[in-house]
Amino acid sequence: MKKLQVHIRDHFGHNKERITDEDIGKVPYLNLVIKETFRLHPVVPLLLPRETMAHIKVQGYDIPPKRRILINAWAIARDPKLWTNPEEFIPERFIDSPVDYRGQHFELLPFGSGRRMCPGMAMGIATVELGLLNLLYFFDWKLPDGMTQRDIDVEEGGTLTIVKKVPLKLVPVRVH
Ligand code: HEM
Repeated sequence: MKKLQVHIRDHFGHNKERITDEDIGKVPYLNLVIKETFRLHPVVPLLLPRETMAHIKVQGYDIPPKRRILINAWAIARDPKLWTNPEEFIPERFIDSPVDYRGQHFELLPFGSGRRMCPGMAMGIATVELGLLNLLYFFDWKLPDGMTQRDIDVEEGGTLTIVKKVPLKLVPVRVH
């Protein structure tokens, strides 16, 4: 988080009064962090179910018509055959990498792919970016008194969509 804050504050200087939608897309490192977060923590890990309309063969497997298919985007995004050190959070892995989340690279599918992929992708990305830019530019963040980094519970829960099981509590410290 500190590294991202340095990138954001270096880019915008220290006297900016407001961050608006016009500032979206201006901090390349933020885009890398968002991509890596979507890789490790996709919001819809199994995408939306599909159903076969006809008999198909996928990698030698026969799938009859009218069978429900789930795509495990979560597992694909952590597959060691596709990713180096897949369990580690390394935003820099996307530097000079063509892999993007727009449904063309099947190793990274946080918005799905094909005809039923997320129609709200642009709005979703803009909302995440604008929120993070504001939270990280204007505030430093510390843990509540008596809590250490080890006390942060990162377990996830949910069914179709995934959320943090235990909400993260942080104390904002205004810096600008
Ligand atoms: C970061 C934010 C978001 C993420 C990660 C996300 C992710 C997804 C995913 C993975 C799917 C399933 C795609 C598939 O199975 O191929 C989906 C579907 C969908 N999303 Fe999003 N979404 C986000 C924001 C939004 C927003 C802001 C809207 C609307 C304003 C939206 C509307 C929809 C709708 C309507 C579908 C169903 C599309 C269909 O069944 O044809 N999403 N989303």
